[in-house]
Amino acid sequence: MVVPAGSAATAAALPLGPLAGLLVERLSVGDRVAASKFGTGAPIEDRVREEDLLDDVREKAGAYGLEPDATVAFFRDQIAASKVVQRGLFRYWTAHPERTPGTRPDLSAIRARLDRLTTRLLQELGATRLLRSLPGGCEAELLLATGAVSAPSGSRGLDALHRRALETASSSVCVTGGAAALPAPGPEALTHDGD
Ligand SMILES: C=C(O[C@@H]1C=C(C(=O)O)C=C[C@H]1O)C(=O)O
Repeated sequence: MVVPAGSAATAAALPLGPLAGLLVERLSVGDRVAASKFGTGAPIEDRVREEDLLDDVREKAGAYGLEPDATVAFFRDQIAASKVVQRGLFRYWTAHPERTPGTRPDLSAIRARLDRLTTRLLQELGATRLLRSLPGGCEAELLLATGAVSAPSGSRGLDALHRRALETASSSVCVTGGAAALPAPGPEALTHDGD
């Protein structure tokens, strides 16, 4: 299948376009996180911050019509994707010190921005939950949306590092089989031996 190259404008018109746009926005905040930590000795990974974020989304999921475990899995991917970006940039800046950003952004301001993005992501996950549980349909829409937001012609053309991170960030957007998004079957759905 050939997925046509798109653009940020095309992405906005696709059902999963706004969600894909938020994934890319969060990845670009990862660049700022990396710039705030690089050369300071601060570790890329902060497990306490991660667990706080995951506890928070687990608690809030229901209010957005979302299944808690699937929501935690989605945000785990966002965290993993941010670390892909940060590790890639650390390697790049170590090899090319002249490319190191000239200013060091403030990590607490960046984290406040990430917290606002969490709310927008929860809203968008809630708004797309039925589509995301459509077997086959979700994967096709996701390909179109991620293709559109990564297209080099778009305003958000992504480099190889960010495209790889976007794959990580997208891996549990589709809730395959619908099991995690739909109510569990009632007893009448169970088959009994000997019936
Ligand atoms: C973004 C940061 O770096 C890592 C990634 C996180 C995230 O994506 O939310 C959280 C904690 C860190 O493990 C951070 O330290 O805030």
